[in-house]
Amino acid sequence: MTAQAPRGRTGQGSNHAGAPVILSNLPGSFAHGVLEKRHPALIQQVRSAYPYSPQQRRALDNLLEEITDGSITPLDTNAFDHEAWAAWGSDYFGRSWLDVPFLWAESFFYRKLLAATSYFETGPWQGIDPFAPAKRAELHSSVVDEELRALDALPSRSAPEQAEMLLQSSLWGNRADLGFRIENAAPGAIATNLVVDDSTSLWSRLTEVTPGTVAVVADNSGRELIPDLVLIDHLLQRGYAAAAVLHVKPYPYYVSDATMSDVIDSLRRLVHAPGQAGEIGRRLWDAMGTGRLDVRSHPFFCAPLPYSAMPEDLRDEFGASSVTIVKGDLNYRRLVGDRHWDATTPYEDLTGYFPSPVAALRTLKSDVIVGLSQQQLVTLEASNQEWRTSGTHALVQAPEVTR
Ligand SMILES: O=P(O)(O)OC[C@@]1(O)O[C@H](CO)[C@@H](O)[C@@H]1O
Repeated sequence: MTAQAPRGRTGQGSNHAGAPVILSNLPGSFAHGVLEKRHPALIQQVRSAYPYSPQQRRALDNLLEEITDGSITPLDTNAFDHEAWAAWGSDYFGRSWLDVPFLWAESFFYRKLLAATSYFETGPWQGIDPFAPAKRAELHSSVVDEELRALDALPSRSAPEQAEMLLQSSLWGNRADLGFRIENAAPGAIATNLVVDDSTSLWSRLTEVTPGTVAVVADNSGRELIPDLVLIDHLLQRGYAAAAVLHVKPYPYYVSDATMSDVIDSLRRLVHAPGQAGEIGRRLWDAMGTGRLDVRSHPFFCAPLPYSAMPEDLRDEFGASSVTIVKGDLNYRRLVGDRHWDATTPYEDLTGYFPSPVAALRTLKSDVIVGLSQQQLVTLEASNQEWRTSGTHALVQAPEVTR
């Protein structure tokens, strides 16, 4: 297996010029906190998740030392993607983790964590997801039992109500992010704060043309992926989509990001559930068997680059879909560019390069935000809440449909 760096070493297309790239070297900033607190805590969590060998433990300790006191070192030259990372990181090796783009530093951290746990090495640990114990515990929790049972109420609702409920649950499912919960152990009250709600535009898109292929770029597994799958079932069942493609990560990433094996685990969870959940699970299982639901995982989904730098083959795939729904915070950062944008920059201005109409469903968990009105921004800034990063606020952004 080899990996090549997509064009553009730092991947910043022309649409992404103009605002400063987010770095992590500002004490007190969200990005600084992720590198200073979240990453070391994650290493400890992974270290205690498995009976790793002395060599793996040493590698994890070395990584901890590197991210706290050292400078960035490249991957081993025998790593399958060494060349791609050598190109993406050529300006960054030897520097402090805090001084390079936040998106790059986070992505490389997760890649190095996999290297330390021998994830790609031929041998007994190959393919063992370091985050699987946490993902499994969540998937088999009683909270998920309750969420699955709640689906039994669906048939008593009208079709438009069902559509709206399922969209909302896919959106708020994004709060269930295991990396985020490392620092926010007790997520506060369920929030209802939608800072932008373009769901009408999204539904218009989905109904305006003959049903095509809807692409969903997944984010977290478990409590986010299940509502995503339920939404996909609804789109297929109700004729909003003739087919669906679910894009997942090719390997474990950002703690709970969904991989193919997480899709299978979630589907099995649905299939074995009673009531509506079981029916939905069996329909999705069949849809995979007939190709109406296709799951794909392009290497670009783990690249430290914005979507404006996507390679040609992925561009063609998205270009073939009637609508692409992009889930979560990290995907949002990559969609609009991980920069200190003026929050009133129009969403369409930054996403016009995308090869299909693209909708973002995201709870706000990092500094990036665009598409707000000036008035809204003033109100939010005056609210004294950490509205950009605490996951209490959310958005549905989609390009306006002009007839
Ligand atoms: O993409 P997701 O799962 O919604 O969120 C990912 C996240 O927890 O990780 C990043 C910081 O590590 C932030 O962008 C965000 O808070």
